[in-house]
Amino acid sequence: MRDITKYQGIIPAFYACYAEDGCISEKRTQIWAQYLLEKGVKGVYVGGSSGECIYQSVEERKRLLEALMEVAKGKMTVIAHVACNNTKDSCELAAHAQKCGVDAIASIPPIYFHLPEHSVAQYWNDISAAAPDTDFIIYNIPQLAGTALTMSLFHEMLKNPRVAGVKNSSMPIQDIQMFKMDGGKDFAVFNGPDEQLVGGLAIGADGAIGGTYGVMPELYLKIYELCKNGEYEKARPIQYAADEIIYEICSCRGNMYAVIKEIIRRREGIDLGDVRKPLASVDRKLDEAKIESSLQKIREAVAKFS
Ligand SMILES: CC(=O)N[C@@H]([C@@H](O)[C@H](O)[C@H](O)CO)[C@@H](O)CC(=O)C(=O)O
Repeated sequence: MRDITKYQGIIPAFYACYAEDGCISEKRTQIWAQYLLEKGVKGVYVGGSSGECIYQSVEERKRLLEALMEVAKGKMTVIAHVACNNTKDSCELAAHAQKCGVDAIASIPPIYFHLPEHSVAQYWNDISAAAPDTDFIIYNIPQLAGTALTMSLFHEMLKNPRVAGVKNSSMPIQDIQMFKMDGGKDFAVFNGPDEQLVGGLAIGADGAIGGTYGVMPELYLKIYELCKNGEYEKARPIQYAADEIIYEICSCRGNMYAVIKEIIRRREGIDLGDVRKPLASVDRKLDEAKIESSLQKIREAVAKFS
């Protein structure tokens, strides 16, 4: 039996940390990892959507993971997303992640070409084979990847004993139940949409990985604690508060991650740099009121609920 306790909890999707010149910043990566560690999160999900992985080179992603591991190794669960949209580079990152000592690697399906399921399975199994002593987590995010984790593809992947879980970012909460039912007792399913954390946990998610956890970790940690105690009624208003903030952040002209980084800068005095183009930076005029309003809402919600 696999021990999945390391996956049970709140796992922020780690933001890409850049220096002023837009290059990867190891120093800021470590400051951010230390901050999350001190907040008490279960782990971090590195190099995913929030990590802006598709805008980074293989070398940059390696450097970022190495810097993070200096802080996180042995102290929190590290899941490294290694997909690169071609098998060779993904395998290189998978092998590197295993060498760094991560708890698991994860991968989206190949994007752009809509490949048949046998090709997607081959891609994932090749990546997994490059990290033979490491758990493999399937990242199901059909609205961005363009390919969904169907049950037939899921069953094919379950033949690989290293497949330990699904990070489920599809919108139907029912998908979590389907993967839980067929994945078995020692199989971890992570809730993906932050707006549905309470629902995802209620239907059986073991843990949760989210792009907005970093900007208001206290709220999600509280939701997780309450839900695990069966106190869903108490968790619901916190979810509503978080959702209102997410909607506001997402309605800015700047990209969600740019806005989040700006809020973190103001709330915690931690500078994670900007986002990479083509993601839009914060619009200093148009976004200002919403940024201040979201910041205020976060402060109030944290004071009220945590
Ligand atoms: C479609 C999407 O980006 N989903 C996000 C959510 O956390 C999302 O940002 C959040 O629910 C706000 O909409 C995550 O599932 C992505 C994620 O965790 C990651 O890899 O960074």
